[in-house]
Amino acid sequence: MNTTSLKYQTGFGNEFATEAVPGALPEGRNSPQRVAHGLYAEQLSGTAFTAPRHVNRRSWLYRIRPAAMHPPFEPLAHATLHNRFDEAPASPNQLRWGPHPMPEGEADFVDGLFTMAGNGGPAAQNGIGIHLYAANRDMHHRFFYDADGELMIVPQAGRLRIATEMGVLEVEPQQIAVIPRGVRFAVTLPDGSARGYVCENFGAMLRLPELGPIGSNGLANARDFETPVAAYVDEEGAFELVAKFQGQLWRTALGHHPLDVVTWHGNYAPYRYDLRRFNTIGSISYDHPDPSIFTVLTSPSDTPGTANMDFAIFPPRWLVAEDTFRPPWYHRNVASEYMGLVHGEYDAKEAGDENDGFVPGGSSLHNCMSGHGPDAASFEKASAGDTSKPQHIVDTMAFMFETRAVIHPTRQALQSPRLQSGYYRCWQDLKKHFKAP
Ligand SMILES: O=C(O)Cc1cc(O)ccc1O
Ligand SMILES: [Fe+2]
Repeated sequence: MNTTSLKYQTGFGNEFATEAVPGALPEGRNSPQRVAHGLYAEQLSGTAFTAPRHVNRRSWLYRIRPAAMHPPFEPLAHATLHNRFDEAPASPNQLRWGPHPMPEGEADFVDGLFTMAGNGGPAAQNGIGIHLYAANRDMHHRFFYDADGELMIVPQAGRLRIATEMGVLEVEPQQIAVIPRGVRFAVTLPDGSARGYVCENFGAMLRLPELGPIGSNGLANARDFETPVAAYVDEEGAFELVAKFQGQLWRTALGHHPLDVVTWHGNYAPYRYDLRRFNTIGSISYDHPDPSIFTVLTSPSDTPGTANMDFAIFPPRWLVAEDTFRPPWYHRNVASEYMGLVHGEYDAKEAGDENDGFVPGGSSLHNCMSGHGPDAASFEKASAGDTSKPQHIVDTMAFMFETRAVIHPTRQALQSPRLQSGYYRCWQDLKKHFKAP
């Protein structure tokens, strides 16, 4: 597999077609009696066969051996990755954590997953799992797939090279990768170590939000999404395949390399997106719009307009609204908000330090109806600023996983030494400004 210069196809949910061997892709049919070069045809569906056409996703893979060829899976223990979101009562408290540490021993991408919070689950096919990863070892002869949900990977430090059945993609901090449910992959670390966030989406596949009156362009533009071209490995040897299935890990051994897809076509495939390409839209008159204006991707629920999960970002941008309190307003939200910081500082919170601040690699959780907003220092600064002048917010990339259901922190997240027990204090110095007339 030549991965020195990776090639991508552009577009979101396109009918892609790609061949690592020219002429290998069947023409005019999916399942000819004999596929060229002795390949096996295999369909991988990501939506129900009968899902409406505009949301129907599936791909056809032409591979050296079908995915069915493996001995039985056996349970594989994992100390910190799970989908048990009922371990501890979810509290109405505002929660914040310092950055996740790099592993103490050796850990690859799968070993280094640590579940922070979540809701719903794979059985119900709704909700999300929120995990952190920290890795310092390549996945060597080891592959992973998640039958429970698609994986949105948000790197915070270090690049990831993700070799998948459908080709190889590379992401760095400020980019994201999405690996569809079921797609097998291995992660290697070009920088030797890496850390970041993972949203495991049990619900409907992520899609671009509707644009409504914004029109036909803006926010994340479809052409900026990149899907790898076909790449395969034809190798026999000892390989391990790890599956995540109904919240548990399972392992099996393979005598062949599982990334053996020579050519594929279809609209169910991994992709990456550079968050710096986001076309940020905001107020050019007054007031701070709802953060839905920052939605990159959304997983809809069965209720129109009420997402299972929205992925929103807070990228560099100009603030120009006049006579306006420009940072996020104080609010209580029916939805629940898990935030992370990829880079820089977030404009509603003083940076502080890892014990008492919102810093890159850290997380915060403001659940349904829990009051939050700018800390006291940010409030005083923004209330005093000159709003006749534009303000350039630079060097920042925060994000939010916003869900309709309450986000339950796991026991290990609540017991973590990174939990900042004094977080609530950031609002305690808000002064009483009211003067009775
Ligand atoms: O809580 C937060 O910082 C996220 C957020 C940002 C914003 O601009 C408006 C609402 C909101 O929840
Ligand atoms: Fe919020």
